[in-house]
Amino acid sequence: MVRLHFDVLTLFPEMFTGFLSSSIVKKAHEKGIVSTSVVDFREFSTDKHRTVDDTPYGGGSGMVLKPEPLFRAVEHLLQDEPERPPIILMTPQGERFTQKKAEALAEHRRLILICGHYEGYDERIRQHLATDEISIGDFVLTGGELPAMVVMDSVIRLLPGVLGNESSAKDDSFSTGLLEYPQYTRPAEFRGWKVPEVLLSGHHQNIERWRRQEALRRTWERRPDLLRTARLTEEDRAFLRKLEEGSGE
Ligand SMILES: C[S@@+](CC[C@H](N)C(=O)[O-])C[C@H]1O[C@@H](n2cnc3c(N)ncnc32)[C@H](O)[C@@H]1O
Repeated sequence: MVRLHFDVLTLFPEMFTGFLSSSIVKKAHEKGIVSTSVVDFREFSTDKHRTVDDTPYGGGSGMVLKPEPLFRAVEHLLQDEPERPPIILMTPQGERFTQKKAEALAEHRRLILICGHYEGYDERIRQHLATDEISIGDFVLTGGELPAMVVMDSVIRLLPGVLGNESSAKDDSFSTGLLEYPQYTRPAEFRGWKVPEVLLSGHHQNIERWRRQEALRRTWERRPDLLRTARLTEEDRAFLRKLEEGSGE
């Protein structure tokens, strides 16, 4: 049985073709873990010109997405669904998307993603149709398609069976509350730059300690804000104190 189904409501379904037919996302669909319906909500407009937007009441520039097509599209999708899944509006005004939110969304069986375009949405869509609003960052894009793909990609890779190695999502940046430790691969020396000795030692305990400390160091240097909420051991705290004192080299 499919573990998670996405319904993506968009006016530009072709934007999803490359995304859904490449790499890990494609494999997740092939394995039957994920399924996706990309729905052109223009199909649900109520007039013969298939209008989906209109000028804003009160004047001003740009076009606003009308409520009817989106309400009708969602109601059509949910006609046989006993429980209402999250109906997520992609908008720069939404809650900032994080790994934590991706983990929460990955618990659901179905997600509906609404991609806006033009100047924005009629406010009644926000108030009476959407259950969640997500922003992928403090910048404005032309449409919600890329944000929807960002959300889908980050959620899909968390589903059991999607990544070959179950542990590879576990160590990712943010999953542990810290940024990930530095990674190296062959060759052991490249243009005179050597891979840290400990990684070649085969000593698993030392490697684990080194990785933990480098993750702490990297987070301390780049995103100290994350340390406030990360799960830290006494040993971690002692290492961070050393960094503060300038002796964590
Ligand atoms: C040009 S934007 C509209 C911005 C709108 N006038 C505002 O200030 O909130 C068009 C659409 O792109 C999407 N979008 C743009 N930036 C986004 C972001 N940072 N996160 C999520 N969606 C975004 C939304 O679906 C939005 O409705």
